[in-house]
Amino acid sequence: MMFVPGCSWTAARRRSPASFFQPAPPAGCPVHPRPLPPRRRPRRAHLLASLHVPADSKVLKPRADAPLDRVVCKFGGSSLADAERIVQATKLVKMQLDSSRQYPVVVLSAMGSTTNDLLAAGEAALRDGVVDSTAVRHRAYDACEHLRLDREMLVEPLLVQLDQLLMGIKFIRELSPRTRDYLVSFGERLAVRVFAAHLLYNEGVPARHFDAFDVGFVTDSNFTNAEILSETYDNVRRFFERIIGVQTLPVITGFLGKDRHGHITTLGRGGSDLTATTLGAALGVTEVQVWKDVDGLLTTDPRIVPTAMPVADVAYEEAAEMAYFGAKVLHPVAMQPAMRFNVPVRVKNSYNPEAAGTVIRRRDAPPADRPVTAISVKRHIHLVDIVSTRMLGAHGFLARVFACFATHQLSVDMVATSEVSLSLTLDQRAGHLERQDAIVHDLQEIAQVSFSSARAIVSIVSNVPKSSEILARAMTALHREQIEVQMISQGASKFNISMVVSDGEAETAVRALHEEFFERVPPPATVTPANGTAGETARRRTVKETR
Ligand SMILES: Nc1ncnc2c1ncn2[C@@H]1O[C@H](COP(=O)(O)OP(=O)(O)O)[C@@H](O)[C@H]1O
Ligand SMILES: N[C@@H](CC(=O)OP(=O)(O)O)C(=O)O
Repeated sequence: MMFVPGCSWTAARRRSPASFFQPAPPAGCPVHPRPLPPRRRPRRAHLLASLHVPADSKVLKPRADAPLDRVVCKFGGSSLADAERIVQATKLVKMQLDSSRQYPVVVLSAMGSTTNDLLAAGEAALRDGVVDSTAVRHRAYDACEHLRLDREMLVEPLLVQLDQLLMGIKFIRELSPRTRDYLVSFGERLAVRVFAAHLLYNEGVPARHFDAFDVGFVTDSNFTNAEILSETYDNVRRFFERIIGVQTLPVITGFLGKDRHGHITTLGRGGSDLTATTLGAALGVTEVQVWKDVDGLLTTDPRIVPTAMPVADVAYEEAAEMAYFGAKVLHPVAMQPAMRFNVPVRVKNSYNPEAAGTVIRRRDAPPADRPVTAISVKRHIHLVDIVSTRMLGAHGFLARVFACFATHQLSVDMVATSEVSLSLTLDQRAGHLERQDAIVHDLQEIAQVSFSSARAIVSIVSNVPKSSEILARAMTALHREQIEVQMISQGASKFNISMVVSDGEAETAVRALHEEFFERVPPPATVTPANGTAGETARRRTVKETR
């Protein structure tokens, strides 16, 4: 029996291999060496336990004529908030199966705010000596109860391990980045188990959960923000050829990997998007779908401008700039694998699947119809002004400055230079403040350094061939609101014009720019009006008014 999209799943369910119940096999291993029976079978397992297991079920060979087009479907925390959302997400996966000839590969984040709850539990254990996993436990139990799944078998073993870890943090009084990664990994690991079990037991889809590190995700040891190593691509391809084939619908943890020493790592907050695009690139899928709680990439953060509109078509570079410069909707590095292997990424709304969403893809020419794609904002930035105390033209000044920031492992976002001075921005992450004195000290021989906090970077992700027009309109809009621009930079990528403003004015700046570029109909440039006066023709009308 082959796993073919569009077929009836009843048959698949009847003959579900027993291996669906077992923990994921380690990477590179065709089957789990010694399959362990679960501690307790799920309620429906007695039905399945007596079923015939095909003799060849351990070697999953794709049928020669079976189509091997795959599509990655990634669901973020907001699409998995509770049992109802999980049901909706599994429906979307089934729809994909029924309506196309593409095999879904599901990637999941943790349910709702589980990652934050885990981090809070770790802090409570460390600071107050309190071991309390209630929030995580309740969410997992609730999901199992509503989906009629056996929580003892599915989630309890992980929750017991979680409590043991919290106990360890309490007594050892240590919560290093490595322990933090192990701690938050429980979120994604719980989610895939519940989701796959629901697909298997309630929907009859032969789904099986996998932890990303068992599928082949290897990273460096930069805990909490690890980088995926290139061998991951081959590992993943091999794993899919040997283990997944076309009989299994894989449900894989986002966000996680393991370093070469076997320690669990994470890819940075929001990193499941990167897992999805890496899988998409490794497998050469037709599309990576990223399911969120908004109708696509919007013209700006909807929490600042509730009327922000979805953008239909975005270039990889634009999406990357948006993410890097604050749009929380995508992981900043997630576009890299998609861009490299030219895999389109579609951002869709799991609460409103009919909406077309946003397609992110390679685009050679800028769209003629819009000068600006989106406005993003990155809050809580430090502005650093560095004025050379040496003679004009002293060589090696910039090199010394950047070497100093590299030594202190500070990553610079924006830079603007003149002959004798340099301004740059740093995000206000933990640790930056402590390093200020060291930087002032290290550079004192060649420069005066001053730090200003509470700044924000407002970025116009744009069609830069029209940058003069964009800048003129942006400055006029900000001037109208009496917002002072403290630094400005047009990135080398030419997809972004960024400005530093005071953090307190950031939202007003975003609203002003959004209104200028998305809510106003621009006055016609030089046309003499046939009817009425030039003033009337040029009168600004909002899009809302004209709808
Ligand atoms: N330009 C933008 N377009 C769309 N969403 C944005 C944008 N900027 C910020 N957001 C926020 O990103 C959220 C979705 O990202 P996230 O919460 O990480 O999704 P998930 O957890 O489902 O992966 C939206 O709810 C929205 O509030
Ligand atoms: N759960 C992780 C990873 C992730 O990607 O989450 P989301 O897709 O919900 O942004 C986090 O909260 O950071």
